[in-house]
Amino acid sequence: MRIVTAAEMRDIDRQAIEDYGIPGVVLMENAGLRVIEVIQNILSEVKGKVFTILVGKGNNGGDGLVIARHLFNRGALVKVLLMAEPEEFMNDAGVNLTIWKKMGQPVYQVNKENGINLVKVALLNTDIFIDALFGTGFHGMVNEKVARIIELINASSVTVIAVDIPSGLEADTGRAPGPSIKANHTVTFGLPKLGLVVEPGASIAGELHVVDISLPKYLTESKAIPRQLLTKQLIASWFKPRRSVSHKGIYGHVLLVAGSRDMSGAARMAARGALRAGAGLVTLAVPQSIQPLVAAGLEEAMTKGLAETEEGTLSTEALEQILEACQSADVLALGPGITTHPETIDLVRNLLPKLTIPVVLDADALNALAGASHLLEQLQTPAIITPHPGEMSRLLGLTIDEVQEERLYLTGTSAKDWNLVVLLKGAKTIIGTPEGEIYINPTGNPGMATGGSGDALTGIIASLVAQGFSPTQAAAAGAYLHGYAGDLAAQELSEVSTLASDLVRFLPATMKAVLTK
Ligand SMILES: NC(=O)C1=CN([C@@H]2O[C@H](COP(=O)(O)OP(=O)(O)OC[C@H]3O[C@@H](n4cnc5c(N)ncnc54)[C@H](O)[C@@H]3O)[C@@H](O)[C@H]2O)[C@H](O)CC1
Ligand SMILES: [K+]
Repeated sequence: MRIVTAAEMRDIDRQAIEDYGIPGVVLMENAGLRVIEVIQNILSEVKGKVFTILVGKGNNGGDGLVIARHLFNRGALVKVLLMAEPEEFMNDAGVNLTIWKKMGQPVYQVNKENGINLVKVALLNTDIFIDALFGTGFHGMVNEKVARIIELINASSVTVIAVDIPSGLEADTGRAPGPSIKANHTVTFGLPKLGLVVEPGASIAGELHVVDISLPKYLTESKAIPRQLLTKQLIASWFKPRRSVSHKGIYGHVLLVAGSRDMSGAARMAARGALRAGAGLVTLAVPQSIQPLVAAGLEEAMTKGLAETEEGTLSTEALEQILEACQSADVLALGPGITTHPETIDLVRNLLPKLTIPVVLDADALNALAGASHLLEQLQTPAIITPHPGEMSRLLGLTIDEVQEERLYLTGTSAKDWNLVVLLKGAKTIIGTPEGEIYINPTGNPGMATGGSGDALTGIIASLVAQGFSPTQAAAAGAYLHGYAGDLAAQELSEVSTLASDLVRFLPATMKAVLTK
């Protein structure tokens, strides 16, 4: 599903009206009716319930007036709070205000002196509050009065449904420069707006419902929109059914170079992720002294011991061994638990220019490139890097806050600059491609912020590359499946108690859920 900016949405809206001849008032009617459907799913019965609708003078307010009419027709008690003078309502919003008035229904003007008190009173007796104040036309910051109203709504315990986007939130950035309505649900029209799928906007929006308002699919599916939200359908479409006459060679061979004396678990976690994600063969190569340790309990993987330093980390002498092992592998995953021992850093830096198979770089393999990100550009093979914000900050020479502030931009430009797939972890993982596409992953939860979680992801992604996924597909599907497994694990075990090994344990159920229609 494509993700749009406010300008892209406006353009789609304009083309639907001008090029396809769908009247704007029809789109508005559809939008309002879809919100009614969502409300009915939440409440099951609308009749007799009390709704307060905060209505702005733009088209978002127009949607609110359509919603008011249909709720009223279904027997609800509806209070409409206008944030502007009735004369200010133009075009489609004006049409819907006129209809509402002709139905003999009152409006309460909260733009006046007593506005705050009107809102306070309304909140005392409301089952659902509908925010139709600002939509994609909002920019800048709300004024003081609106800010107070928003704070009142947020402080009350009423269920809030935002129309298209919570008022006060910027549609393009997901940031709220001032106060913003905190919604329980957001019903957004046609396509998700960028600000609803990245943080903090995604949390501010609550549960997101993307609804069809009859925009022609030629517009909503346009490849000119370079951003996509990962969906179950998209991920499932990348998996080919397994052939009935199969052998392990078809599903690829992952070579994992990972681990050190103090971090043997990282290597095992990555290997388990690779196995459960379906690779035909997995070879786990580790510093030789820990080979017996990692091999125990990892029956399905092959292991290989590599030359090591006195501290039990990979030494520069492991270079030839790794290159030799690469000859029978389809993909190399490098980094989990390898440490930033100076010799290990040398090994990583010397190895990268010599690689001839696709590579997934994570963790300390990325830390080894702090201040040397030019080595990424010099890679001769397709590559995926999976930094968390800290690793990304070291690669770019920025602070973590600077990275987090510009997650989308930095993921996109880095992928182009380094000519590889960048997967930036964090709440709403972002994947950028060398071709300039962006994918945003909706799955996952804070329970996944636990040691070893990233190692499992590295294994999963490498496994998908081995099975023939393109680097972009492998990174995107890896992020989605990993997050989905985390969500299943958290459902059963709680976010607090979820461990990285649980993510791997829930991968089979994830595969079943995602690959079953
Ligand atoms: N996308 C579609 O296909 C459809 C969208 N609909 C709805 O229309 C809104 C967008 O409507 P628009 O009239 O462009 O803008 P808004 O209603 O969001 O409101 C803008 C309104 O507010 C004023 N304003 C902007 N910033 C501020 C501020 N900081 N402080 C105060 N006032 C501000 C601005 O001047 C305007 O007057 C979209 O979100 C959908 O809900 C259609 O109804 C269906 C088709
Ligand atoms: K809104």
